Amino acid sequence: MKKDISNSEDVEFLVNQFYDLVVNDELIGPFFNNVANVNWDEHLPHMVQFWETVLLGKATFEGWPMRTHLVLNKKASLKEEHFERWIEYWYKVLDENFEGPVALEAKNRAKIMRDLILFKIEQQKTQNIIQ
Ligand code: HEM
Repeated sequence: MKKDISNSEDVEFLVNQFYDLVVNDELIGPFFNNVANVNWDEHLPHMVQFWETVLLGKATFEGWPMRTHLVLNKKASLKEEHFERWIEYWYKVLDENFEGPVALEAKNRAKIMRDLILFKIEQQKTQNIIQ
């Protein structure tokens, strides 16, 4: 039986495995490598902070994820297929390594975020807003 996500080391492992897949993916890797020019030394710890805030109640994350993706979408159109690929990798790494209520919550929260961002992207088209 696999363990559930229960501490910052688990989240760090999850995030590192996940972005290893993302960065090498032909469809979504370019958003990180070419469009946003992500500094991975900063982005990875930042994402660990996000997920430990969401999943472990740590409150270490400071950021504005909705705005970040809307700004990104202005530079290169973010589509449903990009989110599907993102979710596919997220599920893959979760399923291969963890099981339990927190791992399930990680899946659900990603899907909620996907739906919210896609909704805002649609709104952005008609209202020409960033956030
Ligand atoms: C649906 C699930 C997703 C979740 C939960 C998620 C979560 C996040 C979070 C929390 C951040 C940090 C935001 C901040 O600092 O305020 C971020 C940044 C980023 N996300 Fe996402 N994201 C998702 C989907 C995607 C997709 C589909 C793409 C592109 C294909 C993407 C590309 C990026 C990039 C490039 C950044 C960094 C931007 C920068 O540093 O300038 N994300 N994401």
